[in-house]
Parts: sequence; C-alpha cells; structure tokens
Amino acid sequence: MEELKRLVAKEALKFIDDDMIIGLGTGSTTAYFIQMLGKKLMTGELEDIYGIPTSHQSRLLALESGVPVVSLDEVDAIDIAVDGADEVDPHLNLIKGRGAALTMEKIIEYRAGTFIVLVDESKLVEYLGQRVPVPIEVIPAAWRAIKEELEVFNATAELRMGTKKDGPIITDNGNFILDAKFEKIEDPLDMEIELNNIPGVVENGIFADIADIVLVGTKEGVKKLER
Ligand SMILES: O=C(CO)[C@H](O)[C@H](O)COP(=O)(O)O
Repeated sequence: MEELKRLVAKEALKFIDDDMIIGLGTGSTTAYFIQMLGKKLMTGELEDIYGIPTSHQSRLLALESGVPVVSLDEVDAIDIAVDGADEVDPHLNLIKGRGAALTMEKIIEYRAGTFIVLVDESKLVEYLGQRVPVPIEVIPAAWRAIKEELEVFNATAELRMGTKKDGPIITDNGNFILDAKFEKIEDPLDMEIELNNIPGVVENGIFADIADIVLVGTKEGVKKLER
C-alpha cells in the first residue's frame, strides 16, 4: 500500500513546473508528494515553487521538507492542488476529511487551476458513502442539533473522538467533526449543498465536481482518470 502511495505521488510530480503555486493536501499519500517536492527543490530540478498548506500537518511537513509556504491571501492564483481522498466515484466526486482537514482542503482545491487527486484502487467506489462516512466540520455549540437534523437524510452521525486526547477531536479551525454514515448518496452535488445549508455546518467532506485528474495506484501501475 505504501508503495502505491509513493507511485502516485511520483506521478503527480510530472505535473509540476517551475514558478508554480501548489496547494498541498493533507494525509499519508500527499505526505510522500510533499517530501518528493522538497527533494526536487533541494537538487535544483525545480525552482521558485511555493506551497499553500491545507493543514498544520502539511505546513509542518512542507517546512521540514524544504518547500517554502505561503497563505492563500498572499497569492493571486493557485496553479495546481494535490491531495488524497477517501472515496472516488465514477464521476470523480470525492469524499475527503479522514484527516479532519476538509475545510481548508476545499477552500484551496476549489480555487486551484487543476486539482489532482492521489488514491490507490481500494478508494474507487460505485457511489459515495459506500465505504466511509462523510466528515462534517461543525461549530461545537451546534453538534448535537446537527446530529439530530442529519436524520432527515437517513444519516447516522457520530462525534469524532480524539485518540491521544480526551473528548472530541478539535479541527485546525477549532471545531468538531461529525462522521455521518449515509445509506447511499444518490446526488453528491445536491447533498454537498444541502449539508452546507444546515446552520452550524462549516463545511462537509463531499467534493463534487472539483477533481480534474485522479491518479490511481494499482498493482499494474498508475491509472489516470480525467473528468
Ligand atoms: O482528506 C484527507 C484529510 O482530511 C486525506 O486526503 C484523505 O483522508 C486521504 O488520506 P490518505 O492519503 O492518508 O489515505
């Protein structure tokens, strides 16, 4: 599995040129990409690259790997964003947010000229919601009301708990995460909009219609899917 992650990360580097502003995703697959990008900058194979991190994780890793970082308000445009995903459907709609960084990820990736997604073939699904719940970032005071309101969509939601912390996890933005299990998401774009219409929802992990390219790591090599 780690080999497949490395493989797609290496493939993503082929899309990178000098003078680019790159959205840096969060998670274990993108971590390989950030480290490889750092190496190319150190050897001089790439120059004048700036990364826009989508989380504390990607920011710290970029700094450690020698990738200079800037924030969204310092740039006019983002050339490319590279990130992982938890599910990819046949139309390249995604579920993201296992790493709880979905809000900043969507802010950056929505605005990127090209959004490249890195997954292994186990993440390909027939419909969204097949394997994983949809993470929803919520304002802490509203978590219980939102959990109950999600029943309208036949979803059962759990407050995500910390592992090396007592109580719920706190996102980079100071909020909670509800993991909402849906029976089947028939219309990802509609559901993405509906969820964001609930007062107290900051953002949800359905990324409909924004991925341009999905690089899929398989035992036979990397497959490129395009929208
Ligand atoms: O959405 C994410 C973090 O919020 C990740 O990109 C997603 O969970 C995939 O992670 P990994 O590459 O470790 O499987």
